[in-house]
Amino acid sequence: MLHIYYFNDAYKRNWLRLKQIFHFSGKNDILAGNPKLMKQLSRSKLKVKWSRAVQEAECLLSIKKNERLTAFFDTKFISSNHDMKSENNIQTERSSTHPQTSFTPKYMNIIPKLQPKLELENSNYDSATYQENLTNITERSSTHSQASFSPKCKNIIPKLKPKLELENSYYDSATCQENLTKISILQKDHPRILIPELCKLFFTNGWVTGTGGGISIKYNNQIFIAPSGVQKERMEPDDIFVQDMNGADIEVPPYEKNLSKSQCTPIFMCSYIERNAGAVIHIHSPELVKLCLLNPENELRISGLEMIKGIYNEEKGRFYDNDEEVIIPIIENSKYERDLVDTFQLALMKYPSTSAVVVRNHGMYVWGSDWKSAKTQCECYEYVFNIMVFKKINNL
Ligand SMILES: CSC[C@@H](O)[C@@H](O)C(=O)COP(=O)(O)O
Ligand SMILES: [Zn+2]
Repeated sequence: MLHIYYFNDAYKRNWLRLKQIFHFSGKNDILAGNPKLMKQLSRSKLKVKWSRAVQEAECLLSIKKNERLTAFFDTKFISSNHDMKSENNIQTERSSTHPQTSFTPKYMNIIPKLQPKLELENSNYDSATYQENLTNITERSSTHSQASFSPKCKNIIPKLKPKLELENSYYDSATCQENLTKISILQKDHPRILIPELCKLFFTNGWVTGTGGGISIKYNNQIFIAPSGVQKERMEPDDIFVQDMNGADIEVPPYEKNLSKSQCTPIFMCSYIERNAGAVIHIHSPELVKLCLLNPENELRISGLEMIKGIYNEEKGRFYDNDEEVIIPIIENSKYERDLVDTFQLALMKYPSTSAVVVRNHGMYVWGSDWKSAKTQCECYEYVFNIMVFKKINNL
């Protein structure tokens, strides 16, 4: 089925349905059935777009439906190395404080990349479908502005394609809604669902307030990373960046969301590479900052607490016993997150048992074999830090 739409404003938000052609059999047939069409497409840019769309439709007509879907998803959504957006145009809340220079060579390739421009020219949604999807996509999206939300589920659906059996047209709003429902039911452990959910939880713990902190999860050998400088408790599934282990982008958020990858990416990658982590969490725990003030040493030593049993000894490959001592390295803070990489790496070498590195007056990076392990350990660390602060201030 081919739909023909016109848009009547510069931002392409108000679509006017001109005609639906259910049996597309080539450009000439459309022109014969719509003699005024070319005249109506008066603006030359529009004509070029129309010709491109019809050309693509003719091309798609020659291949089978399933192959067509595969081809579409492979070419449209697995975006990498598209046009790069000017760094100066990226306007996250703190972008101006994150120049991307001087970096440890080993991790050079994992400096957060600027968001590639996605090709949004031939979106085939009309305003009704658009509105419907907007309402249906998630509960959270209801407060999100339309302008920054398009093109809806496009970036999520491709990843879920094998499970969701996207046999029907992806343009169809009912199908779209159905798929999104399936995402939440079948894929609740998918990083696109998990990262926003966990960040919401971490926000309530006071760990990711003021846009600080973040999380990254490895899934099917792909690295999912939260965006930078955003309200971490309000993230949406399509806000997440996906890259490979070499730092090459696999999927990025919709262009108009104007997001950039977390500045913590180099540290996340260091944990994946050096410690074979399955997930890494960065928290700005006030309790930990207090403890750093009370403890000027370059390591934290914890013993005599039951919750130690939830902390993993990476060297021994097992959890600590409650009669053992846990030693966590403290590294000094730096102006930019990426400048922590060298000292972070040294700490990993010096402390082979540790599953966390504390950054003084800043927070902590904790990793685990998967997100559950990283989260559990964060909770155990936070618990013991709280007790240690109590002990220190009461001279116990
Ligand atoms: C409150 S700003 C904190 C940031 O500079 C940084 O420390 C941080 O934790 C989050 O970085 P982000 O790029 O938002 O993922
Ligand atoms: Zn931080």
